Amino acid sequence: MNIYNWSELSDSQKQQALRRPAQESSNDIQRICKEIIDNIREDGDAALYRYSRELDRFDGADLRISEQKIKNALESIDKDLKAAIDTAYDNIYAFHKAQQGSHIELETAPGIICKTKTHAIESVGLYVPGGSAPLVSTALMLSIPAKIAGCRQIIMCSPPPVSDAIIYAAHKAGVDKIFAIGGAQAIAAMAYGSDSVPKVLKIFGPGNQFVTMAKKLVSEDPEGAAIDMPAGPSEVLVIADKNADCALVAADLLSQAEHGPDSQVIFVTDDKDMLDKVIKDTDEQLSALPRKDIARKALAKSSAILCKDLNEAVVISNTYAPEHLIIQTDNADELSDKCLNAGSIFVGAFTPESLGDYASGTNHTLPTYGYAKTASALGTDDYRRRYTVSKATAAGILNIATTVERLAHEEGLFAHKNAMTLRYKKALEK
Ligand SMILES: NC(=O)c1ccc[n+]([C@@H]2O[C@H](COP(=O)([O-])OP(=O)(O)OC[C@H]3O[C@@H](n4cnc5c(N)ncnc54)[C@H](O)[C@@H]3O)[C@@H](O)[C@H]2O)c1
Ligand SMILES: N[C@H](CO)Cc1c[nH]c[nH+]1
Ligand SMILES: [Zn+2]
Repeated sequence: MNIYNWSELSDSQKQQALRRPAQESSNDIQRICKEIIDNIREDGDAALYRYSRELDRFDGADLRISEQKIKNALESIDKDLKAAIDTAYDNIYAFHKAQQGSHIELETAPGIICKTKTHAIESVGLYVPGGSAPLVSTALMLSIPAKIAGCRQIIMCSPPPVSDAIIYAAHKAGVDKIFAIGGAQAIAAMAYGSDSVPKVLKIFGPGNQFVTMAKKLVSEDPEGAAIDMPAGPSEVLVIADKNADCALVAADLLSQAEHGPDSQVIFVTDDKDMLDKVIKDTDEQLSALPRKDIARKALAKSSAILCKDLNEAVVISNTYAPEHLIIQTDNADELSDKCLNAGSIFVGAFTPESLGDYASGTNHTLPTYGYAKTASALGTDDYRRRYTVSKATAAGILNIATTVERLAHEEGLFAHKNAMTLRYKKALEK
């Protein structure tokens, strides 16, 4: 990890200390993804099979997971794993079911009634990462709220081979079709459709830089698809004070560093001893990890920052806007109220990020790259569209006509004004 003393850094050094690794190569990634998307649009399934063989060593005959394969997966899934998926499912379901959109109906002025309503987005495409780890938990995180929201068609893509666990989770949550397709080609297929993959209206799910860039590109095209958010390589920022348990802090940092070489972890503390101990523990724990090579690459682009006090730690966190924030300080609850720009916050020594990654019930699909300043954690409402309904009575028109007429006059929009004046005359006759 790169070690910094915050008060000794210039503004540009501070920016550099918080810079994401993924930002370095975004031009190359964009060029590669654009080419993949263009080829899928042009050649459909033929290009899909080609990319799947080249990039993901796909060697099957059908990109769609067959009914028989689903049946086999349901029969052969390990019992303990099935029980763990079932428990995680229940908690995620409960938390997302409780997120019922709030509807209002309000008479803003006598005779003028305004309502909000929502409906489920008709067709959605879910991307479950699987390049270096098959994320069965992501299959749950994406499909459970889709089903609760009432989406009519739910399809899922994940790089081949799709594990029995992912198939079980997707089937349990009610996914209609599962495809063994990964990366930018999966996003392009769901955005534009092919002979095998149906086009969807909105694409959900995290992924590596290729997936995230492809989502961005298809969302910028009116013929493409909407997306949930830019949910790229995992990030965590941990704030710890002198009383934190350094082994827990190190474990939390490594839990996200192991996701991928482009993941990033930031450690912020106001205590020099704690900084040294956490660096030492991180090195020790790293050597025992099966994914140590991946985690080591992520740590090389990560930062450990000594700050003057916890208020400065909050400023650093709010500036970085991490996907995940873990707070291990004496006043963790109080501090968490001040940390606004984070996708998901884990408060206190007993709350590792792994809890939310898998089973507490909160969603682990979260904005990265600093988008946590404006974008939200995934929730059931993301699978719905909100719209409004208004109704006026004759009495309402008599009340409001002059307001609308005057404003339309101000804007020089006389057809607008006339639409109101005609109704006003009609209301007077009543
Ligand atoms: N932000 C979130 O909410 C969140 C949640 C879960 C996981 N994640 C992140 O998702 C990511 C998963 O990444 P992953 O790589 O394991 O799986 P992935 O499924 O996202 O990506 C794998 C795909 O990338 C494509 N690819 C790989 N190298 C390529 C190349 N050189 N050219 C073109 N395409 C290429 C391949 O088609 C492959 O199928 C991790 O970075 C993890 O941190 C984020
Ligand atoms: N930490 C990831 C979100 O960035 C989610 C995840 C899935 N499995 C383990 N972790
Ligand atoms: Zn994780």
